Amino acid sequence: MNSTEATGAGRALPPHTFILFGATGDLARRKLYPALYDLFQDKLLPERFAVVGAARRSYTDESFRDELRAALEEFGRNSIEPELWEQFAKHFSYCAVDVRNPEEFKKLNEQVRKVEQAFDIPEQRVFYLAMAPEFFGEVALHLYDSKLSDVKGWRRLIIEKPFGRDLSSAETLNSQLREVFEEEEIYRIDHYLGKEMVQNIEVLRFANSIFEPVWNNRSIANVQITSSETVGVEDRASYYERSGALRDMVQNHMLQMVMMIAMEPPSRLKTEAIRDEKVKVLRSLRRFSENEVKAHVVRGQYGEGPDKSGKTLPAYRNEHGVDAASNTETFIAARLYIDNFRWAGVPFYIRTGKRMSVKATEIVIQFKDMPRMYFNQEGQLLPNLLVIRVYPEEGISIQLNAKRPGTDGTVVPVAMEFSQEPDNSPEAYVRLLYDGIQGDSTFFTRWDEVSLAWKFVDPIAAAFRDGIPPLSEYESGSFGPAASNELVEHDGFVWWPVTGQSQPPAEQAPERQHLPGRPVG
Ligand SMILES: NC(=O)C1=CN([C@@H]2O[C@H](COP(=O)(O)OP(=O)(O)OC[C@H]3O[C@@H](n4cnc5c(N)ncnc54)[C@H](OP(=O)(O)O)[C@@H]3O)[C@@H](O)[C@H]2O)C=CC1
Ligand SMILES: O=C1O[C@H](COP(=O)(O)O)[C@@H](O)[C@H](O)[C@H]1O
Repeated sequence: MNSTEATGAGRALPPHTFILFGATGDLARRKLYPALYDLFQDKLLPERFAVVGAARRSYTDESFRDELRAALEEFGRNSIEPELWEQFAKHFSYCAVDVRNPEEFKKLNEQVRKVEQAFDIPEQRVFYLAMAPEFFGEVALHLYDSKLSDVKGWRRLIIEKPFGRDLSSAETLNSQLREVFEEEEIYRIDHYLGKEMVQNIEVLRFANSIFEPVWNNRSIANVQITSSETVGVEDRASYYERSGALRDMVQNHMLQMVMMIAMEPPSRLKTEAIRDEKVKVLRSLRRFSENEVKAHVVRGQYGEGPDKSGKTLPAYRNEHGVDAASNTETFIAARLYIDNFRWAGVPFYIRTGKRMSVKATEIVIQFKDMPRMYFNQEGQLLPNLLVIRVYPEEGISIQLNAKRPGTDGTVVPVAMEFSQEPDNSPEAYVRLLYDGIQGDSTFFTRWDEVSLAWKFVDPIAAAFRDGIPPLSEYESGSFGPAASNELVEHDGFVWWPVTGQSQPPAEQAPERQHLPGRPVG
């Protein structure tokens, strides 16, 4: 693959030192090193750059580079070219730091200055916190005290999710960070915003004149956003037990996709103008009382179920590290309302869960039915759908109705299909690192987005604590509890099948044909 083409970015990044806290962790190995290597291979990293890895483990520069290489071999998308590897690896060094010990930041400061001299890098520093959020505030403080954050050039702080576990903890964390960094210097990662098709929503909507006239409650019947996973909790029980699907997926990724679909056209395609419009969506998002949570939210937890080979997968409550009486939700479906002029009355259905039958992220926009006077085929006339496939097979399809060739006058659904070339999109982290290092925060989360998202989520979390709505068990390998279907069917709709793959024309997909559109009346 020619990944420069794929990254879609042409300009090399400015000289900088990338100080990576959590350099020995899973995220660094799985995502960040492969992304840095892709950028290097694409000649998007400048000559004058250095990465200083920081964590407690006692690595030498050499053994750190060995780990780096192993991570690239295991998780990288591209094969490692020996010559390129030599050039890449020499930019990496390691400093053993326990972030709870302020003294150790002095050592890190010396190391950073040393590499800045060696590579002739101006004081332009990116601090990336790939470690547990409980450390974020402390790290910021020690960066200040040690003068590491005191630079003549620019500095940026990139932080991972989760950003707090409710509004109050998020506010505390934000004020800790803001004691050292300006809002413009803080880059809060939501990796869904780095996904090609999520970024493409903006282009689809604002570069095509056919959509804007119908992008509203006069033409759209409902919006369905699904992010389903096949994996269970894996080895993250200690985090997930306190988080659940609501905090893990809804507060961030699902709401980000809602915002991208629902936002008004920004005054300019500039960072703050785009973020302003996204924030307005959250301001219009209806906040639920406990009774409304009961009516609009479904929560589930996976039970046992067969895997592909027929072996029984354990129920969530039997997973390692999970409380045997846990009430943590591993699935959520909800009916959201955006109470503004454009969207009043249009339900936005979202659902996300672990241990479901497919790994897929899809957005389906269902248009309103035509009057049935011409082609009333006893409920067989399907609605027009716009399907945005975010994962795995990135693409867009539009479902239309057309005449079946011949004389019987039958109307059949057909799909117009655009598929992104496989493997031609950069990993979300490649794009996000590129944007973050160059100081483009469009696809990062601004503080007011985070705080409004928590204001929406907190009352739902409170209702969950009161046992509202009841937690429904669903079988591993299914598509969530029956209550999720009932939520949508109550309004006369169905969840459209989600596969994450380009669909054959609907004519050849009979399971789609018997699905009703919105019933008349
Ligand atoms: N893993 C993933 O795919 C994803 C992770 N995230 C987020 O990224 C962050 C990191 O996650 P992940 O990499 O999985 O976590 P890991 O537990 O794998 O890594 C944690 C890192 O922090 C270091 N660390 C722990 N304590 C200290 C300390 N006192 N001083 C210095 N370093 C310390 C560890 O190194 P050492 O033990 O050597 O000190 C290790 O490098 C979290 O916020 C997580 O939510 C977000 C999305 C996906
Ligand atoms: O942030 C998270 O996202 C992943 C799902 O991301 P995807 O890119 O694979 O769709 C999820 O598994 C994880 O629990 C959550 O923390």
